Amino acid sequence: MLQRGMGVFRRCGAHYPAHCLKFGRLISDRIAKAALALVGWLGYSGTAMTQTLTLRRPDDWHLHLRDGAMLEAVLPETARDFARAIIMPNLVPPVVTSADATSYRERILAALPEGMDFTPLMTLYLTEATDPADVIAAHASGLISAVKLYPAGATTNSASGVRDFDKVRGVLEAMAEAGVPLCVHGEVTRAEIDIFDREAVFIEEVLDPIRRRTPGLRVVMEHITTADACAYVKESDGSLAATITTHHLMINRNHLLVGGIKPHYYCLPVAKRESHREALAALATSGFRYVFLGTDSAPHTKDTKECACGCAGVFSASVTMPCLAQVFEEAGALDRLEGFTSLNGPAFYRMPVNEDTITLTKGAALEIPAPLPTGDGPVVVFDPGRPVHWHVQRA
Ligand SMILES: NC(=O)N[C@@H](CC(=O)O)C(=O)O
Ligand SMILES: [Zn+2]
Ligand SMILES: [Zn+2]
Repeated sequence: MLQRGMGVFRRCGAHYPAHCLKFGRLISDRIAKAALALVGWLGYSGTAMTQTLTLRRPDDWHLHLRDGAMLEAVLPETARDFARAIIMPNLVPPVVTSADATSYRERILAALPEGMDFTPLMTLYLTEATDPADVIAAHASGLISAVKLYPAGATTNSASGVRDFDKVRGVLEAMAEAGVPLCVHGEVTRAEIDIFDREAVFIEEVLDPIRRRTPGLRVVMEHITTADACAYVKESDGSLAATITTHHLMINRNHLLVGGIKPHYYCLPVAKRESHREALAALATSGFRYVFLGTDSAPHTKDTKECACGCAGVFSASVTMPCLAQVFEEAGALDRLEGFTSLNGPAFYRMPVNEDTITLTKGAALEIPAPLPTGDGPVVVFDPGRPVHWHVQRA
């Protein structure tokens, strides 16, 4: 077992190949160590070469679990790999008060299959009528971990969101003082703003002014999709972070639109051009500590995606860890995957890291699971459309 950074890289066999050890003795200690670290990536199991990667168990800092039959079906897909997740409050009706969050949390825990270990981190949906005292008390008691800001009309189930940002000023000031993180769906909704520009315009017109006006407010820019957002978060003084989804690291708008429209790649914010995807991948794999995984895994039934006015949302929970290992491997940054999935998020949310681990194994191409059956209808699982060679090792 070799340690590298906080990650643990394991090989399968009991011994390193003899020629590598001999080589190691011939050169300086430091080079020998580096050589062995490299060998650690490649273990031998019989004649078949396998590569394994053990990480602290990851968390998902942006997840939609829905409710009822859908919740029951999708929850195990996340709980299998992830220890905790920030649970989005955009139910119909939304999770607005601490009483709503308490009962939603109970429904999630009741839906968790026995033997699965998973902690839902609850959020409140910010409205123009949100009571600051309720938010602060809910955070102080540990019931909620963040408050979610949806500009009204920006995305799925956002009709109760904020229209007039001045009306939430008092809540944001109270949150800044108490250190309650604000998760933001960062898109303007004005009809004249092109959908591909909505995130960049939001940063300039809404987010930056709010942050300047509310010093100390801790903000997570959710599911960023542009080089503009990458550049903005890179300036973080510690009060700003960003999440990136699995799918935005793997697809661009050509994947969505060229050769026929692919409804299962449609989400909001919509995927942008390739140069933006490259900026996201560069940031995610860079080791930058204010960026972490938020899958935005958002289940919609197949029929509500494959229709004349399809819903926005990509369901990626079942395949996220293999997909991310593929992306990080291609970037030569497997040693930074753990920071992105398991360390940076807890650091920003001021929570302990998970003590248990998961192991990923490299092998044959991953078979994308068949649509997940739910009581509401099947949900299609994200398929990046290219081979993913990683698998989560199941006990
Ligand atoms: N991302 C999406 O396209 N959809 C999300 C809402 C959201 O996170 O914006 C959903 O709830 O379906
Ligand atoms: Zn969103
Ligand atoms: Zn979302």
